[in-house]
Amino acid sequence: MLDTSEAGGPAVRRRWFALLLRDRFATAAAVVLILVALCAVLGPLYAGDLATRQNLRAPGRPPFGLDHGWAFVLGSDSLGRPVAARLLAAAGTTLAVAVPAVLCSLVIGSVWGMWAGYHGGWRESVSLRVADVILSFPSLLLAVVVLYVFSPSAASLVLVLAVARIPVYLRTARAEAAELRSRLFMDAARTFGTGGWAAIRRHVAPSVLPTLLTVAALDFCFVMLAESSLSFLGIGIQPPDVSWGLMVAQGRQELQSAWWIALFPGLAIVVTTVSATVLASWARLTTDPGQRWREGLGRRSRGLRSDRGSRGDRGSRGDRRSRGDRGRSAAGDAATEEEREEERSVPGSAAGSGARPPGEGTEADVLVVDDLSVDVHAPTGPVHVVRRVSFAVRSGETLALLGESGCGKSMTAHAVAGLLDPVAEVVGGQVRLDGVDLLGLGARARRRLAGPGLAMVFQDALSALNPVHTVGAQLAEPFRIHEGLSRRAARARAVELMERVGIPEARSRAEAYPHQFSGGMRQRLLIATAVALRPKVLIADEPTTALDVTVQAQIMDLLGELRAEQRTALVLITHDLGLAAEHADRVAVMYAGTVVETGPVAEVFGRPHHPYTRGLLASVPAEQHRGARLTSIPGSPPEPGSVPAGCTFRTRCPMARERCATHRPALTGTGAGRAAACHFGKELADA
Ligand SMILES: Nc1ncnc2c1ncn2[C@@H]1O[C@H](COP(=O)(O)OP(=O)(O)OP(=O)(O)O)[C@@H](O)[C@H]1O
Repeated sequence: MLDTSEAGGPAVRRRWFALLLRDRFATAAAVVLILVALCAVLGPLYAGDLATRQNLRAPGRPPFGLDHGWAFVLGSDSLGRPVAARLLAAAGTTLAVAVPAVLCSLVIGSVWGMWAGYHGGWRESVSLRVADVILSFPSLLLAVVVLYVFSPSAASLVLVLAVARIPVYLRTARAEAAELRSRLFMDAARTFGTGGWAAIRRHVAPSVLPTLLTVAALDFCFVMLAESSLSFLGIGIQPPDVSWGLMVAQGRQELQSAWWIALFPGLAIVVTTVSATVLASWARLTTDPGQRWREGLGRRSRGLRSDRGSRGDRGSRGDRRSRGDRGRSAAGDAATEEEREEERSVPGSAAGSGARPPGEGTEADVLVVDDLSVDVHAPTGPVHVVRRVSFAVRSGETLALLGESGCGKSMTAHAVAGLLDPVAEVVGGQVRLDGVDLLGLGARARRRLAGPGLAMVFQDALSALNPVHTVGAQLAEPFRIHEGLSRRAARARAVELMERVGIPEARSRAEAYPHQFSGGMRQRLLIATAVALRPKVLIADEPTTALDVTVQAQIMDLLGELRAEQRTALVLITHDLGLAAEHADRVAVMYAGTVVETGPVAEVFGRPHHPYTRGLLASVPAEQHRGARLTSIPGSPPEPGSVPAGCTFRTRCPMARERCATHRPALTGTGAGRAAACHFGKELADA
């Protein structure tokens, strides 16, 4: 599939043509298919009634004799009709059945399958059952029944064959779309409001269609053979019309005495099918973004390649990975020292650029999470992974959600952003964005709010960017969806955005693919997509974990600058206390799915009111620990399914008493703007 950015225009067609000429097999296949198409159109005119004229005085004339004119060069059949003339006449009939049948089943099956796979749930189940029902009938038997009921004609043949093949495309498209549904770049697109058909068209179709094209090429052969069987049974193409399949079927009976009658139409079917398959494989390989980089297809890739040629071929590294692998591999894998150097010199990213606002805004809270609870539906029953979590954040403020791995930070963020897995469900609480309860909104209203309302930056930027689209096309998507800009105008905004987040040579690099960027650059691109619509709230889920310290600082500074510029409320999810200390205004410390302490970062870190926060701080290497042994919290957080009764932290707590085993402490105020969920919170506050 051509990327939308490059579709159309004589220049693109010329590039495709040049690429085709480079591949000998693909060129030969294209020539064969063009010849077949010409035969199909001109053959019947040229052959005239030669194809049907019987000559019973000269039946079964052998091939390769030129004494009786060109029409008999491939011999004649048992009724004396010239095989060459019949082949030409049959090309039109064969393609008139096979091409529409394959196209109809391809279009209907693919669209249906992508829709079912993308949405999942009942749509997927019902679609699969329908496909099962169609597949459970042997397709030829189904065709025989239908064609006996309706009068046999080319049109009814097309209809029957198309219906019989729809499930093949439906199942293939569904499987691929269902796999894509869970990919991070789909979540990323949902966060700025891409949903329904737009998501299918932009994100699912480009990945799924190359596979479907290959299936279609193979199906071409099946359809031609099915047509021949039906014609042989007398319910397909009706004499005096003739198709290649019908010629094979008729010649089969005389294979011993007159082999040429079946052989030449058989060869025509094989050569046409093989050519279609070769061309489909070529198209598939050529449209793979990694392959396109190597081949130099794309407006700017040639320029990019020459710019970067001296640095070693990063493009070929991308080629070695499959499309899926590129989507899943770790974000930081591509950064070379040179790229990092490039990032260090990015304008506006110097450490300590002073962009962080004081976080003491007078505005009301823009995001309020109130008593939010999330369950995961396990085979053994619901498991509470987030329990009654509450926090709020104001415009221009940064709130850090802290805690060990598995304590529910990401689950909370996904619930807030409406990106929970199907196995998880919000079972209580509210999420209010500017007073609007997000959880009560329908899918359409929620999509309208996504992007300008609440956006998200993910940890793994490579997975969160779609590997089959150029970054320019991806950055343009929010503008096209929410502001209805034309492709050109949206592209211009995308380039501006890339410049804003410090991507050098933004105009040319907008035509590159995600795998052609370093980890730090990809994270910048992801941030650019998230802030494109100036969201009121930005959730950054461990945005720097996979990056080295220098790039980490640049990314945090960039987030700080954008937050200050756009007055965005930032929810920073991290387990890095240093990062929170440096960049957050307030913190909410989570343990076993619930908030155990919250307050201004300096106060909480200076004098924690919960033993868990204390334990976390004591386990971080710091100046005051020099020469002393670092302490760590004994044990590990409980699994969500086996949280102890009473205080969830008591099994690891040095202060645990009897009461902790029986009473679960609520989050209660322990000072100005502070709260802790500990029976001894006040004690710790006053100590
Ligand atoms: N799709 C899922 N199915 C079942 N359980 C899940 C799923 N996703 C998360 N969990 C469970 O929910 C709990 C909270 O997970 P979550 O990812 O929110 O933790 P986290 O604090 O963000 O951890 P990390 O810092 O490692 O990302 C964990 O116990 C995890 O095993």
